[in-house]
Amino acid sequence: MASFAVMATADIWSIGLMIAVTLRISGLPRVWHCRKGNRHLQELAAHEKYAPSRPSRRSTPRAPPVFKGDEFYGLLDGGPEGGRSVQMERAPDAHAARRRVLDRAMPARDEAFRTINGLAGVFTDVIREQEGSTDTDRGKRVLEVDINQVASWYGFDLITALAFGQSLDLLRSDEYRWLPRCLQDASVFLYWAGFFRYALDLWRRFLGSKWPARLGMHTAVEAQRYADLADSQVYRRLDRLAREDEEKVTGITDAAAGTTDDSKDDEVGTRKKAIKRNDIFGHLLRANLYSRIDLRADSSLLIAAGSDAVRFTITATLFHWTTQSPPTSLARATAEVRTTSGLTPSTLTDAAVLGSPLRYLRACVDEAMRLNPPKPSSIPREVAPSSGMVIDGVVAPRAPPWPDPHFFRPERWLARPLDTRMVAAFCPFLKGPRACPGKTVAYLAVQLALFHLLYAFDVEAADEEAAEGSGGKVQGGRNDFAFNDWVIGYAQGLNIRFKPRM
Ligand code: HEM
Repeated sequence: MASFAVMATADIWSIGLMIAVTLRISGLPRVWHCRKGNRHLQELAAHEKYAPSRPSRRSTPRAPPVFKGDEFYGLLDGGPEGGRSVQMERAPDAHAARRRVLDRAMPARDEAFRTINGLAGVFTDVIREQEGSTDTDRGKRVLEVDINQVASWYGFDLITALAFGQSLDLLRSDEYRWLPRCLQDASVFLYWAGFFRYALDLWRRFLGSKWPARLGMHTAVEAQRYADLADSQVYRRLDRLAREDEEKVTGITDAAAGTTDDSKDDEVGTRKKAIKRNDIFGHLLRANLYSRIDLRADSSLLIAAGSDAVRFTITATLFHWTTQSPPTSLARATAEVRTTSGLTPSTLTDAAVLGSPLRYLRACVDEAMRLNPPKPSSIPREVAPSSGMVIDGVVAPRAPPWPDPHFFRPERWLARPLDTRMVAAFCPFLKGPRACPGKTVAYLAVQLALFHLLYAFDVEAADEEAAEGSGGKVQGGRNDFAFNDWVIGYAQGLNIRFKPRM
């Protein structure tokens, strides 16, 4: 009897061991967490569990078996025909060659400013038009808005205006309002399926077939739908190309400018003119350097890269402003926007937005991105021993190079001299040759949206739930912005109260 018990225990133990080894080798737990969108939290937990006491490489989570810049992204960018976007070019030379073309196609700073400033005005108008209640104390209108939603419309409008010269106009019309959710679902598919490294080709063929619909695999169906949208944008742009060459202007819908009749309103007329700019695909198509399927892959990349990270950063900044207690950062940013900068929506310029007049606003945006990187999916990593570690000849300290790392403190970015280690450790846009080419556009987009919002409205958290509910968690004075990671961060609705000032 005793020997039976020993044998049974040994069997259970060895089965457990086999399961553990299989899970470790297959990487299935990682895929599971990717599907759930909490892989970043698992890594943080592993970091907190192992790093302080065990300075060993063995104690670190296994590095993901995927080089993200390669075929991984093909599941989203490549489409069924297997196009290659710029970020899929693995060879440094091939990547650098495409980056040179893309960097030249990016809008000049002042052009980007004019387009985005027009859309930031529409963003504010759309919030102003929401149905609201009346504040019984002060008699002001109160508009309670899911900022995630409106900011995502803004994000898609601005990237499609810049990339194709014609915004999809989600702010004004509901025709394409399915797109943010579609991209989110497609990103879920990319993120978990992409970690089956050896099945990527198979997945791609699967996406090119009717099987996702037959099997009812919603995220894969949405990945197909997103690829179709990215294709259609390139074809629409091509259709307009010849006409535009004759007219020497790029097209723009009236609705994207905020009206169908610009004679009504001079300000809107100016906006409309401002949105008529040269666009990224106009440039890429004229350069005629790549195959259509590669251009379609770049279309998919640009729409995804340029929209949701902007939405996420606007939302994260508003979350920290409205949940900080007391809301000193919001008060200081509001004062800068309305008075100390000396700026108004009509005197704004690109230099002012990106320069010292709005330095506190910029510090808030950087602080929100430091705490909540919009593209958090980490590259392979190791946890440093307590003494730090040397990477490529540079000493990386184990402790974060700033005090109170978990707290929202925009002031840390204004201290002079600025701690160079802090600047070095801050890289929401990545660093090096694969760093984000849209960084300037991104800062313009986020800061302009926030400027217009603070100028037009008094802003506050909608209710306790904004802090404690799906939007995030407040713990001991420390505000955690809760989000899922599916390549880009996705937070669930965050309601903000806007009270129009005029
Ligand atoms: C707050 C906003 C943004 C953040 C935080 C951000 C961050 C990043 C990061 C971290 C990467 C590298 C991703 C990786 O290799 O896995 C990246 C790549 C990229 N981003 Fe952004 N981005 C933002 C906005 C934009 C905008 C507005 C555009 C377009 C106008 C854009 C275009 C791109 C492109 C094309 C790449 C691929 C570059 C390459 O592989 O060479 N991004 N971005």
